[in-house]
Amino acid sequence: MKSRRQRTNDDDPLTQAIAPPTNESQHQRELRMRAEQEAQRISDAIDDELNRQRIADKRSPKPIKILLLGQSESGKSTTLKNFQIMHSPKAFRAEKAYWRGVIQINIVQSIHAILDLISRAHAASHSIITACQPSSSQHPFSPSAPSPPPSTVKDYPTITAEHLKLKMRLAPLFQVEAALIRKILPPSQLGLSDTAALHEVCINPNAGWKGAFNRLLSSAGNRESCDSVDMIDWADPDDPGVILHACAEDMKRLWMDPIIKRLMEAEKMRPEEMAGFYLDDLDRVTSPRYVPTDDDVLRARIKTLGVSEHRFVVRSGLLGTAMSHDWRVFDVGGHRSLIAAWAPYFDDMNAIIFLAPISCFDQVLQEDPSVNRLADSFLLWKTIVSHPLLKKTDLVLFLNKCDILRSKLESGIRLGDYITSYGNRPNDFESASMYLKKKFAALMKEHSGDRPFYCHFTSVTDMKSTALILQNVQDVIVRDNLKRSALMG
Ligand SMILES: Nc1nc2c(ncn2[C@@H]2O[C@H](COP(=O)(O)OP(=O)(O)OP(=O)(O)O)[C@@H](O)[C@H]2O)c(=O)[nH]1
Ligand SMILES: [Mg+2]
Repeated sequence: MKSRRQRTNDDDPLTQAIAPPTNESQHQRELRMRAEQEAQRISDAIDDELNRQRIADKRSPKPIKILLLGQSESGKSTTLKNFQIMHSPKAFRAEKAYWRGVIQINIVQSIHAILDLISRAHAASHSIITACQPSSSQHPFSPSAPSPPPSTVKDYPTITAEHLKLKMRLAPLFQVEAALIRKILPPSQLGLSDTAALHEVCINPNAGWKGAFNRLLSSAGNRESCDSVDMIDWADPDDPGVILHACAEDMKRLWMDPIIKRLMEAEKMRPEEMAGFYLDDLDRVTSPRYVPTDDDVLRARIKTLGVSEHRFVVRSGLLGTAMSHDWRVFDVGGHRSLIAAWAPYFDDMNAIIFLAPISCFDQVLQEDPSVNRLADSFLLWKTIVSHPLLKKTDLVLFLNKCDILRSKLESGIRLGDYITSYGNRPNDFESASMYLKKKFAALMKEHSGDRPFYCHFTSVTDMKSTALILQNVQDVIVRDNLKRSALMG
């Protein structure tokens, strides 16, 4: 009778599966033994390498960790792009084909927003005409003639047949939009958000979107190249750039049209202040062999859904020595529904760069139109400065989108109309920005005590000025990190 142990081994399907065949010849046995030895050698080498890495990780100094925080569209991912340009420019430029796709979506979405406005204006004027038209049985001047249109109907400039023809000629762009979104989004995200994505494209950085895009790039391209632009098949008739190029003149006509400009003014729609704006560069960005510049990539808009970690080697010239540090920069999504995902990252961060877009004083949150964007930034900042897990973390505040703030104030939009405490102070950039800086500083003092207030006025789409600011921020963080290690050591 078999023992219990023997029975288990003999019946075990794994043992059976890897057991040599019963009718194995001598030659086959030798081959199998050699293959097994080779597999064992490779496995041992991998174990050795992992051990070496584990020991090296223990010996090397701890990486410096930075978390980028702020509401949606505050400029977190754009700040990350600036880090990439400074510390891994080759990798940044290698992704240009993906950004070309994002920029093409951004262009189409700007046009889409203008065409939607035309439809609304046309429908509104149509409803006025219908409301004013007498019914066939009524005399136009009879006392019971319909009343004038309600005052709630907007006084839009007249949309002409020419505008409607333009709208029809631009219809192919919607197919391009859908095709581009399918190209950019990984299949796992498409099913979930197909309709939502058509309004705003989101990306989960952990969902392998660049891989998905890569698969769709021309197979005729040179895959060995490190620059993804080399993988674009410029002769591909299905490339979305072909339709964009074909529609370029009509897009320009739409954007330059004086009636449409008046319509946008009436609706307080200012596309040039919206994320992902390229309509002033249509000739260039729709040209047949368009490759985005670094500036174009900084202006591209795609919403972040998850959390992504990016590694850099940062050299700092502190204390006259050239030091290198391993940096980890974490980019998160700022949409309200994603804020709960921030806290697990608070522990163990050296610094937080908090972005407050101060130009947004006259805007509301997309996810909750009852909340003013600037008020939301104040609230988030208060939460961060008073968070118990962040007591020892360097907090660096970027008062961002200063370029937009300046142009808004210059165009006559008054800060005091939205922030009543600003009162009748001068409506210029210097006064407004200093006032807002003081408000953020006061919140920090009130909720976090005497703690260094590192604050910068930024326009992170401006590569040059951002490089100088980030250099300064890096030095401060490295210095504080050294101080902390000295205290602990
Ligand atoms: N003009 C201007 N545009 C900016 C500035 N900072 C960011 N942007 C643009 O604003 C848009 C949103 O920036 P992102 O960096 O994607 O914002 P985010 O904070 O990562 O947003 P989420 O991923 O939704 O949390 C992009 O199109 C940027 O190019 C700025 O200082 N000036
Ligand atoms: Mg982002």
